[in-house]
Amino acid sequence: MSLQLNGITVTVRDGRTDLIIVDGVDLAVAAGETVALTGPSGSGKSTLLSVAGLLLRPTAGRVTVAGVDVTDLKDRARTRLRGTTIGVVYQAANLLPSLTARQQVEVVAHVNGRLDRTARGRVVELLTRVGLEDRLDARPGELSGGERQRVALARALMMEPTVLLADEPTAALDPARAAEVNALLLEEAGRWGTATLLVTHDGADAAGADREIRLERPASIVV
Ligand SMILES: Nc1ncnc2c1ncn2[C@@H]1O[C@H](COP(=O)(O)OP(=O)(O)OP(=O)(O)O)[C@@H](O)[C@H]1O
Repeated sequence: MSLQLNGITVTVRDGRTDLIIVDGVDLAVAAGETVALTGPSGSGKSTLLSVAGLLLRPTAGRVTVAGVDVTDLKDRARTRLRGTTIGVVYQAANLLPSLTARQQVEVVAHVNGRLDRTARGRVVELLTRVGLEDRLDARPGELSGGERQRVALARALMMEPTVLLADEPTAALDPARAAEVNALLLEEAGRWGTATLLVTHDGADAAGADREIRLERPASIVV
């Protein structure tokens, strides 16, 4: 399994008590597989994604990425691993306003690897795959919402991530654009053999995934 979460529990301090916001969740995503993570508002989807993305340490449970248990890695090792094996796409594209589409993706290689000829070639290949070959030198202000999300997708796939985490990546788009970007995400992730965990409220997006895992709201048990 490319991504494995075992018995993940997250509690947060609320005044003098601890609230359980994720309660013993098990989840596994294989290479090339897409799993839709659904559930009511507040059921812990984004929190679980932060755990999978190594941004949040769970209170209990283990996280395994590409067969390696990363639960107890030190912060520096987690940051390095995040840059090279985990791609993320959020609801907002979070692009840097002054950089062109090409530069947005090149930055990833620059920070996490090496921006050599091969990397530059891959940037153009990825942006072509997402249909932006004519917009390589456009800045975010010159791109539509859908186009910005495509740049974000290309950026997330730049390091050939083992795991792609997407948190409602199409929520800010109109239905036609949303369907288009979502289809592209599933197609590209499948093509690169990436294990994809997709948080979505959209039944159509969930239906396009290989499997759906639905979280129920924990009973906010006080510890
Ligand atoms: N740091 C925190 N402190 C206190 N409560 C938190 C914290 N982070 C999250 N929560 C609570 O935990 C619950 C789960 O939040 P989370 O954002 O993971 O849910 P979600 O399923 O992604 O919701 P949505 O679909 O609305 O985005 C929510 O009730 C939220 O208010």
